Amino acid sequence: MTNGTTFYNKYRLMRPIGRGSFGEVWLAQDQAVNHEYAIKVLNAGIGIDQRLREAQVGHAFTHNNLVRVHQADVATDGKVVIAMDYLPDGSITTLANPGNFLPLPTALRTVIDMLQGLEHLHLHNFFHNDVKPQNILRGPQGQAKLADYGIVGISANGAPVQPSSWYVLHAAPETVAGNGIEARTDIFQTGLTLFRLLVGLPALEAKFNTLGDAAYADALAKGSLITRADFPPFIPNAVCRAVMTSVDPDPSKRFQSALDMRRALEKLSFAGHWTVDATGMLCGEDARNTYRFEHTSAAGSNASVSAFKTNRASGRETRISQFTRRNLGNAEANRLADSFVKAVVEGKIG
Ligand SMILES: Nc1ncnc2c1ncn2[C@@H]1O[C@H](COP(=O)(O)OP(=O)(O)OP(=O)(O)O)[C@@H](O)[C@H]1O
Repeated sequence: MTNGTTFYNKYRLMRPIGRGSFGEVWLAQDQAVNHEYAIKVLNAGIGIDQRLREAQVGHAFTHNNLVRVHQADVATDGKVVIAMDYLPDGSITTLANPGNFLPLPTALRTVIDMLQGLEHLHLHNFFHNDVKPQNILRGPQGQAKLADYGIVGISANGAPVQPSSWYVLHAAPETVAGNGIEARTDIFQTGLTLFRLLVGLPALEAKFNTLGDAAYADALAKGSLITRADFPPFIPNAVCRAVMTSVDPDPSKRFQSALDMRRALEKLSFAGHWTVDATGMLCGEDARNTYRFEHTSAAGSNASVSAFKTNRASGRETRISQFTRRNLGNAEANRLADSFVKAVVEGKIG
C-alpha cells in the first residue's frame, strides 16, 4: 500500500500511522464527504470472518469511550479494510514522560474512562481481551477510548468463552489454564495496564524478558509477579491495592465488574503527584507548588537530602526544612526522600 491508494472509490490513503500484528493503520481522506478516517488494513492470513468481526464489534456500539468503526469491506486481494474514527492524538502512550510513565492523575483518569467503555462492552457480553496501553487512544476531548476489537470474545450469556488468541504479557491465569475469557479477565488486563501506566510502559516486558515465558505465566498465576516493591514510593498504597486487587489470580477476588473497579478508582484523590521532566529529573507538582529534592548517597553518615518547593505564582524557590537533613546513613536518607515524595502526594507539606 502506498500514499494515494484508494479503497471503495473514496478512501484515499494519506500516510501510515501505525502497525500492529495483523496489519497497518493509515490516515485516509474520504473524498466524498471530505472527512478524515483511520483505515485499518488487515492482511490475509486469518479468516475473513474473524477479521470482519473486529469491524462488526466496532460498528455495533456507539460510546464516548469506544473507538467507532464506520465501514468495512473485503478488498479484491482478500485484505479486510476497516474505516474508523481517526484520533489524531494517537494512543495514551504518547503521554508518557521521559521516565516512561504517566503522572498519577492522568493514569487514573485514563483507566476510569476506559472502564466506562468496558462497562458498555460487558453489558452486551462482549469481552475485549486486548486491554493494553497501545489500545487506548486519546479522544477529541482528551477522553480515553478503547480500540482494537481484533480478539474480542462474544458470549451468549456472560459465561466464559474461548478467545481466538491473547496478548501474552497480559494473559490472565484462567486464560492460560484453558478456561477462556470473561468480564473479569478484562479487569485483570486493566490492572496490568494501570500498573504499566503508573510504573513504566516497558515494566512488564522487562519482567517477561528476565523470567521467560513459563516463569512469567507462573508468577502471574501465583500472584507474585507484582508486589508493593515494584511501585515507586510516590504511588499511594490505595492505588497499589487497586492494581493488586485487579490482578489477583483468583477472578472471585478481583473487582467483580468494570463498574466496581471504576467506582473504586473514582474514590481515589490526591493533592499532588510526581513526574519526570525533560532533563530526567523527578519533579513533584500540586496546585500551588512544584517540588524537587537532592539526594546524595555516601558511605558512613555522610548522606544527605535537601527538599525544595517553588511557588507557581511567584516562581520563588524555598528549602523545606522538615525534609532537609545532612549527616545521615544511606538507609535513613532513603527513608527521608521517600517520606518527602509521599508527603507531596498526600498534601502534607506545610
Ligand atoms: N483510529 C485510530 N486513530 C489513530 N490512530 C490509530 C487508530 N487506530 C490505531 N491507531 C494507531 O495505530 C497503531 C496500530 O494499531 P493496531 O490496532 O493495528 O495495532 P496495535 O494495537 O498497536 O497492535 P496489535 O494489533 O498487535 O494488538 C496503534 O498503536 C495506534 O497508535
